[in-house]
Amino acid sequence: MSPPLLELRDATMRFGGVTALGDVSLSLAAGEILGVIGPNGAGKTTLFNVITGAYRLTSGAVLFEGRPIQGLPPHRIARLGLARTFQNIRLFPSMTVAEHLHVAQPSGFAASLLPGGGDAGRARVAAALERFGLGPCRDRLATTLPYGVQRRVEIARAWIAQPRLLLLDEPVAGMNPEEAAALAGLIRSLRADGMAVLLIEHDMPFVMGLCDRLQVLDFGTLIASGPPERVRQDPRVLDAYLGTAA
Ligand SMILES: Nc1ncnc2c1ncn2[C@@H]1O[C@H](COP(=O)(O)OP(=O)(O)OP(=O)(O)O)[C@@H](O)[C@H]1O
Repeated sequence: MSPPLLELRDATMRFGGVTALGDVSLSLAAGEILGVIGPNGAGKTTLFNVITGAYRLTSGAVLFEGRPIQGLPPHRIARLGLARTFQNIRLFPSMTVAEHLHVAQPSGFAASLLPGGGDAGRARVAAALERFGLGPCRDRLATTLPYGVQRRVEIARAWIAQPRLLLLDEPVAGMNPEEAAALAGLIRSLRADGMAVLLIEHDMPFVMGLCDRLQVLDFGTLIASGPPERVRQDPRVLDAYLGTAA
């Protein structure tokens, strides 16, 4: 049997006296949408940072397709087939939407922007613009666009690297309900292509409607996991949220 696409085994991340993640174990299969939820400070972003190599685990293991990746630098992990977006949008003020997509391709800037080269790259940029509804703003400076569109640019930029696992940190933050519904449809289409998605999100209707499974973190510990309908009724989850919702 093939190993899970992503697996964490007893992953622990400490910052001085703070245990941001304590013995977290989880796995994700190819083509699955897994949501990570939890109150502020629960360890969600830390989880992304240990998976992508921004942080080095204090103990435990992260495996991608069965291969340990903890300790590898972020660019090597990315090359294995992981791409992410960030909670705070990170776009370049001097670059257009299309330029963000050109430079994010595995083959790099030169392949698709230089005259006479990179037809395949240019086709992929065109496909990304079409798929993510960015065609009309392809030549606009990305940071001048509405917030919800900037989020889509970020996701398209991650997608164009053709990852097998896409990590999305609060993808619908700042989006209105229509934009969020459209993004949910897009993410489902990525799953249909076989791409796995791991997402952090505070928007409960979005998460509940989209994810195949949820993992709930509270104070760095997994307190529940399973299908959304089951997790939403779990007394520990209700406690964690009601305790911080005031
Ligand atoms: N680089 C760091 N140095 C020290 N402490 C950190 C660092 N990164 C995270 N922490 C701590 O780890 C804990 C988990 O933080 P994290 O940002 O992962 O939570 P989160 O669930 O993503 O929160 P939010 O929903 O507010 O984004 C917090 O107590 C935070 O202060």
